Amino acid sequence: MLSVRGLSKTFGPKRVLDGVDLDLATGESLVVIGGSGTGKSVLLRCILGLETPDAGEILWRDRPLAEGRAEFMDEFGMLFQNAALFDSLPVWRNVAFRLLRQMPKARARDIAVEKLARVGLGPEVADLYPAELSGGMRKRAGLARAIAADPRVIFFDEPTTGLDPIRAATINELIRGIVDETGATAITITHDMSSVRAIADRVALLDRGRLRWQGTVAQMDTAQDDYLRDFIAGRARPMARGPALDLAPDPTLGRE
Ligand SMILES: Nc1ncnc2c1ncn2[C@@H]1O[C@H](COP(=O)(O)OP(=O)(O)OP(=O)(O)O)[C@@H](O)[C@H]1O
Repeated sequence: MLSVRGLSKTFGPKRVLDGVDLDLATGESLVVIGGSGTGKSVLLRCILGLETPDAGEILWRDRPLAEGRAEFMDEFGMLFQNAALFDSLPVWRNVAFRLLRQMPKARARDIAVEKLARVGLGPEVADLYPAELSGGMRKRAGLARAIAADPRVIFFDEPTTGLDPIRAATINELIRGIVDETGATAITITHDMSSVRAIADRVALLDRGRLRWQGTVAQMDTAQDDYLRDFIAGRARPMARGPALDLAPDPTLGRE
């Protein structure tokens, strides 16, 4: 359904994506993992058309995505990192944002309330403003917005960032439930291994702009790849260079 072929992207002297190939079947849930700065967001932005790749192509239903972008945009939903709700709009208008262009207000509101219920938020939340919600509720509202127009492909950008482990588990379960129920194709980018285990049919590890490893969660647990094993276990990599107290280590350090 969605294929990425030889995708490369450079910013100045920095090659961020270096020939990435990915294939997603209809209804499949792919989780892309990788350390900070390995190109996960740039990959997502290229698929969404927010960055122009230097080389390679993205195919949507076997056609170049660039040719069918309008159709693609009608069929995609996205949960943004930090939910990205409009502060000046009540929750229901955030959820119904796209629907309001397609149908009467009362119908759009009904669908928004229905989608809020699907993510565990009662009708009383519909008229609140985002500032009145907790972080977990904002995430849920963002999820309701992502599924409001019944998308066929959904992107989840760091869905559990900023949530405690219990709320993160709830969001992961909601995502998996929604993907199963709707049969939507899903791409999630995350560092959170609990999301990987809850959401993924298949896992892809990006490393320095390349797809280093991909497989199922079961294959991931027995894979021999050193970097993948350290990533799963949350083990520090030896620092090959750089300051001893670098709190944001260069992801390229310490790898063969
Ligand atoms: N518009 C841009 N201009 C210049 N450099 C950029 C731009 N966007 C991304 N980069 C660089 O590309 C690299 C990859 O960034 P990206 O945001 O994709 O990383 P990531 O894997 O999503 O990291 P994180 O997990 O921390 O969000 C980084 O070094 C970043 O500084």
